[in-house]
Amino acid sequence: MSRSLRIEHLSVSYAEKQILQDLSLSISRGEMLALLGPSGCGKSTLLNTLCGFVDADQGRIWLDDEDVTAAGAQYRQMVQVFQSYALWPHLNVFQNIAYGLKVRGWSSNAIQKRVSEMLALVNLTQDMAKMAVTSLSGGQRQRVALARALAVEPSVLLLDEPLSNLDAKVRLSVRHEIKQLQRQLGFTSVIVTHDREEALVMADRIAVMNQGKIEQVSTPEQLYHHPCSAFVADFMGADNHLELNAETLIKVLQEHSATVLPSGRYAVYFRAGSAQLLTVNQVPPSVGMVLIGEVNQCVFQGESYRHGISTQQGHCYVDHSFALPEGQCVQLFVPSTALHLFASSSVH
Ligand SMILES: Nc1ncnc2c1ncn2[C@@H]1O[C@H](COP(=O)(O)OP(=O)(O)OP(=O)(O)O)[C@@H](O)[C@H]1O
Repeated sequence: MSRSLRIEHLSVSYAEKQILQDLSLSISRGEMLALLGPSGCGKSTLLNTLCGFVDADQGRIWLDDEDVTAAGAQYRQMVQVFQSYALWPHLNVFQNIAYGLKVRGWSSNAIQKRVSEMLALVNLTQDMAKMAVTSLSGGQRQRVALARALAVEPSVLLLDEPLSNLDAKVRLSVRHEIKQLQRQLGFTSVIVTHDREEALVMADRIAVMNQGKIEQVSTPEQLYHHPCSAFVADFMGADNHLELNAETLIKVLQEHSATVLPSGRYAVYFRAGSAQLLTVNQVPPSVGMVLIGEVNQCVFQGESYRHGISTQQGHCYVDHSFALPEGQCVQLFVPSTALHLFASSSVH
């Protein structure tokens, strides 16, 4: 049965190397939380510590109001789904899904019924039960792995990059299927991913990790529009980054948005898709940052054309609905709502 999960001041190290540092996080019952962060920041270590494969040096792990920090993996009833599926190659689909139920001593009739329900749940036909898992496609194997995990009604489902081995098209459909299942069944889950779009689509909240710590945990919308640090802005895909001193920044910001800025350097982040290209004399539609520049590159990317713009303050990319010729002078405008500004001391 799904339970809530609370992590308090968790620290984990391998030998002398500290991996997780004083990490705290709460996940409500029925919530899906994505752990997003660069390679090596400790995402898998956190999952392994939660399910009891790795010991914590310090801190507490709670399932509802029960402290399970010292409890064995079997007692916690968290189940992991791996990138590599981790199916038993010598067992068929039915036997794989039934595995955990058998271990828990279910009767063969109950197992039969449960496996049949699980096959339907993950969109596999009943005749697939007898197939060897080695004869299945990647998407089908991951569905079997998911069915095997959900069959035992885990307290928390831990998904470690479950879609990474699937091709792009299958990945898109399976991510929606998992989200739909999670809404339908209301299971608590933590999903590890490198892919920010996947995190945005699937998660109720996203925790961005950096070097063993949580940088920000918020809803997808909040994280996307209001990153709390340069690291998060960069990681959430703000394509453009300029380093400006306060004096230059005040000059390029229009007067309404130019509040008093303490001196020093600032990191300015914005997305190519939220900036606009205006003709040199055009009045900007709202308050924001205006840079004067020249088009030095234009590439077609489907929905729009991405333009490389060289400005005195640095090189930027801006998406525009039609192609502008190289050499054209333009105003690059970014509405203040789409600008993310950080004092450079917060830049990693
Ligand atoms: N069993 C282990 N023994 C020693 N060091 C380990 C072990 N497992 C992981 N590490 C180290 O711990 C750090 C965090 O690894 P972890 O796999 O948790 O990161 P991650 O964020 O999941 O990375 P990735 O996205 O590449 O899977 C890395 O420096 C890794 O080399």
